[in-house]
Amino acid sequence: MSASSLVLASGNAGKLREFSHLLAPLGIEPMPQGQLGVSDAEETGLTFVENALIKARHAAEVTGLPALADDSGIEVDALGGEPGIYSARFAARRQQGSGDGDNNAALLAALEGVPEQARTARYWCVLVYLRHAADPVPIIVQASWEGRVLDAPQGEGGFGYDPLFWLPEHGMTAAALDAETKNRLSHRGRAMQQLLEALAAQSGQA
Ligand SMILES: O=P(O)(O)OP(=O)(O)OP(=O)(O)OC[C@H]1O[C@@H](n2cnc3c(O)ncnc32)[C@H](O)[C@@H]1O
Ligand SMILES: [Mg+2]
Repeated sequence: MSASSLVLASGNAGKLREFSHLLAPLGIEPMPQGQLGVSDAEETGLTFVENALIKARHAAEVTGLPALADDSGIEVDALGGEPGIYSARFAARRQQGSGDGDNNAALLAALEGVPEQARTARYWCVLVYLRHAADPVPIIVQASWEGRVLDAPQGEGGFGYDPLFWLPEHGMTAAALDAETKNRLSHRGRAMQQLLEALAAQSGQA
């Protein structure tokens, strides 16, 4: 991954903030796709992997640059794994609005009456790195982060479902963690660690 030329295939401001912190120590300043005129790709896949590949390939195609994409979401056991790959579209698919606030409200409504012990959930993050749009050997890594869905939002940090994502061993939500701690523990932070190791191993082979 070179310091100057990497397009980040995401339009999510929360993800972009986390990626810029995760990559800063390496001297990499990824360019958000929006700044390069790349529109959001249509996420037609049925898995995080497929959607991350679609997003990375689209950004690489439009810009001609290496691309990094993240497809992520929350899997809630009491909902049979939903919203999963549809996490960003959870409220919209139920005609309950759009955006983080509406998604959180829709998740709370879907879990109404479900007791604390049964509200187990995990975040998933799949990262795809493509050297170019036709790269036949994408680097694909994934990580998860276990928690529980709280019954009311708590905390001001993070983004998305973080105000509802309770971490029993920390006694707070992901939105109450400081940014550095979230990056160290999170699905995204640990997937990024794996990606960097894979890239280092690859450059050792070259
Ligand atoms: O596709 P891009 O442009 O990257 O942006 P997006 O927000 O649509 O991203 P996804 O399609 O990957 O959907 C991810 C969903 O899961 C949520 N999510 C993912 N990681 C999260 C995290 O670390 N904290 C809170 N919510 C998260 C996020 O809010 C979205 O609703
Ligand atoms: Mg998306």
